[in-house]
Amino acid sequence: MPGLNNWSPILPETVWSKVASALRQELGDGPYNSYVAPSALKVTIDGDPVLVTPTVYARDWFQRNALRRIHELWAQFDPEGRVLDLQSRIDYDTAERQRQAQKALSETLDVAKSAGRSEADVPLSSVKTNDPAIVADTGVAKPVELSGLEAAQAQARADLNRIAGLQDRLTFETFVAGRGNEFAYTMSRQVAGWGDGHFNPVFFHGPYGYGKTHLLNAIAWEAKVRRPDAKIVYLTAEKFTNTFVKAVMDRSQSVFKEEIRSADLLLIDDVHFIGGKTSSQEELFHTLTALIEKNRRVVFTADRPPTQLTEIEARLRSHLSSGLVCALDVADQALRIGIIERKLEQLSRRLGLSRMPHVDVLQFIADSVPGSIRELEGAVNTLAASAGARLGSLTLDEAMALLQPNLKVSVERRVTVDEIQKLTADHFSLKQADLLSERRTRSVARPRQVAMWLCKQHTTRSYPDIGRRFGGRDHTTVLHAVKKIEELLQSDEQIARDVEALTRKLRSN
Ligand SMILES: Nc1ncnc2c1ncn2[C@@H]1O[C@H](COP(=O)(O)OP(=O)(O)OP(=O)(O)O)[C@@H](O)[C@H]1O
Repeated sequence: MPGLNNWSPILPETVWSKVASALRQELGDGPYNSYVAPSALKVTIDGDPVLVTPTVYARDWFQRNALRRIHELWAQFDPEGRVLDLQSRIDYDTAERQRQAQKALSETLDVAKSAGRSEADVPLSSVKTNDPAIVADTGVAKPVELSGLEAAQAQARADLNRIAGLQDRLTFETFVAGRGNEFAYTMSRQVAGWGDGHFNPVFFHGPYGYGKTHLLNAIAWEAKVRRPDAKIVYLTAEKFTNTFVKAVMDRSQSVFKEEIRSADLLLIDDVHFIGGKTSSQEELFHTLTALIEKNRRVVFTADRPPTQLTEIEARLRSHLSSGLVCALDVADQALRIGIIERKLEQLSRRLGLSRMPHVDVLQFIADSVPGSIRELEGAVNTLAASAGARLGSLTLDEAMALLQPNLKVSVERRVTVDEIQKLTADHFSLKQADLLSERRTRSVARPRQVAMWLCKQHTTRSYPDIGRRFGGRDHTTVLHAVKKIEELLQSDEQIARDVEALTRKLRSN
């Protein structure tokens, strides 16, 4: 009989892989590829297993179609008797960040306690600056009543907000990470956690409206919660320049220098603004070298990488690039939908609604609102303001009608992939399931290619997205299909007639 020493727990991941392969058998490849494969098993910081779905829609699908069976299989394969939770990625990320923040704060409070201070003595903030608009200084201990994480966070936020003009809502909890900003997000968390200062300064760059200011604010909030006694300075490059120029005129440069150079963490937003301003650049250069020498953390944002900031003097440019340069890219479709989902969840909660708008509405906003996340947020706010309590039950047509006047491009009736598949299958006397199946005979493969081509023409879906909706196929298959049909349209009269007939039906629907 094995002794206790030989006992090793079965990992939740191992249990999940057994559950997943049983599900594949039971559900078949279509639902498995659409819902099970894109979901992931995660283990929370507290050790609890959670099945995380990429979207709220997928979570709802599990709840309706497979959750009971998953729980049965899980109980069968997990001798540890753990309970599997189900969450959408957004919910999971938010909850996990809160758990991590809570843990970090309790560690901070433990350190304070073991140093002989009570929770109520942990200093949160006090100001000693000549320009309170720019500096958050926590040098002098100011006892506050602290009744746990929320009180500490609220107090820290109130202090920083009053002093430094940070925005309350721009935190890690409200930031949605995904392709395009994942690395910037991870680095921001690392800076905010006062982790290894190997990369210093950190320089984030990217197009307007894709979350640079949001990340900088989030770093300030979290860094403050984790080290309440640290001096955090947050300012825009414009503020830096204006305050510096004013200090020169008032002959108070020494105060300005002292305030900025005594920061533990300096965050400067939109540093490109300093281009062409020689004396401010000189001052920033000396500030940066002084802080780096003392191993203080510095973070910048700009609309371009340092090498392209040609209006900034070469010496400063080179120092800006000397740590870590990290790009924020435009958001892909999945991230846009994630952000819309998060925003709608917040608004629905605020409006006291019990349900979210249908996934088609989310998809429509993501597809039809051009521009950055700022524009996307504007559209979601407009929709919520116009729909009010009806927000959760809006149909696609109602959402279109409400948003249409604000969209730059007029919104045509939206054709869906599902609709194209049904029409095409019908036209070729097939079933929709045939188009999603593995069958490769010409009589099925050609109509499938036609349907893929129609999707590319009449929807805004990407190649990978279309592939996923055709039984989880790869984007190269869709690419090939689109090329093939384009060739055949020139050479095969029958295909040309089929495509024309289908296009007419789609338009008249
Ligand atoms: N990943 C994200 N998750 C949630 N909200 C986001 C995300 N990215 C951007 N936003 C929101 O979009 C809006 C614009 O973002 P932000 O101001 O941070 O952009 P920026 O890159 O600093 O642009 P600019 O250079 O114009 O100031 C903000 O309201 C922000 O909260």
